[in-house]
Amino acid sequence: MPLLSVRGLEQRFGGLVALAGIDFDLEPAQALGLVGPNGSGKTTCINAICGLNRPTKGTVTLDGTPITGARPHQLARAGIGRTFQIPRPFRGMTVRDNLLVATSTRHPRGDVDPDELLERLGLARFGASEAGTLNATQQKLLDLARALMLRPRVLFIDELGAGLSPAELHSIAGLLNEIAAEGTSLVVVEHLLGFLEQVTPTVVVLNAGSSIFVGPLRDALRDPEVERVFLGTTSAHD
Ligand SMILES: Nc1ncnc2c1ncn2[C@@H]1O[C@H](COP(=O)(O)OP(=O)(O)OP(=O)(O)O)[C@@H](O)[C@H]1O
Repeated sequence: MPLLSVRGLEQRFGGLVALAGIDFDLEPAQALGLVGPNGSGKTTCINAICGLNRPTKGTVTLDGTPITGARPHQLARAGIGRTFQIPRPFRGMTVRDNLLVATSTRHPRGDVDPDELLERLGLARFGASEAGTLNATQQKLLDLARALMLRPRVLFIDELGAGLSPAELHSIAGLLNEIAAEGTSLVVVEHLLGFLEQVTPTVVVLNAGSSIFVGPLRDALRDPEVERVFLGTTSAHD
């Protein structure tokens, strides 16, 4: 049985079908990329699974238990974590306190040492600084640290790569590989395919709320439909 199973996930906003029935499975410690052009439904998919929006149809199961439509705090306890495209830390609180508020109640998979985590993410020297003083990259790392405080079983990462230097991307790809190797499954929403390739060989490609390809990233890049959607070119099949 897969760790996470998503079937027929649909999200409507009034007349707009933002997700038209998405299916994918995720195994323990597997990393999966979620890619697609702007507005294709990637963040909506994360929001529907992580409890920010209640999906209109479909099911999500974690280890066989239905979690569809559960609230974010229930999902966090169950082991679903996420980061945000635009992190919103508690800016007036210290970086370390931002981690502590992420775990205000003891949770079932055991506590994480905030100082070890800050060290691991290269934020240790900012522990006593106000989070609002961090630059954009550091705020993304803090957001990742906050998610990791909850020892997620599945971690959704929404566009971590944007704005990072090649060296930062390489270092974060290494960190994500370590996190997956330790047993956390990852769903990585990303526009930077070179970065994504360092994290996972497998992608789901979305277009206009539908999944148009599931498989190896290398094959996706050669797929005429994917090429048409990304580059606006006409494929031989049109
Ligand atoms: N809360 C909402 N209310 C109405 N429409 C929404 C809402 N959230 C998303 N949408 C719409 O759903 C569609 C999918 O948006 P979404 O943000 O999921 O795309 P995305 O693939 O994550 O795009 P990007 O790469 O630009 O982040 C878009 O047309 C968007 O305008």
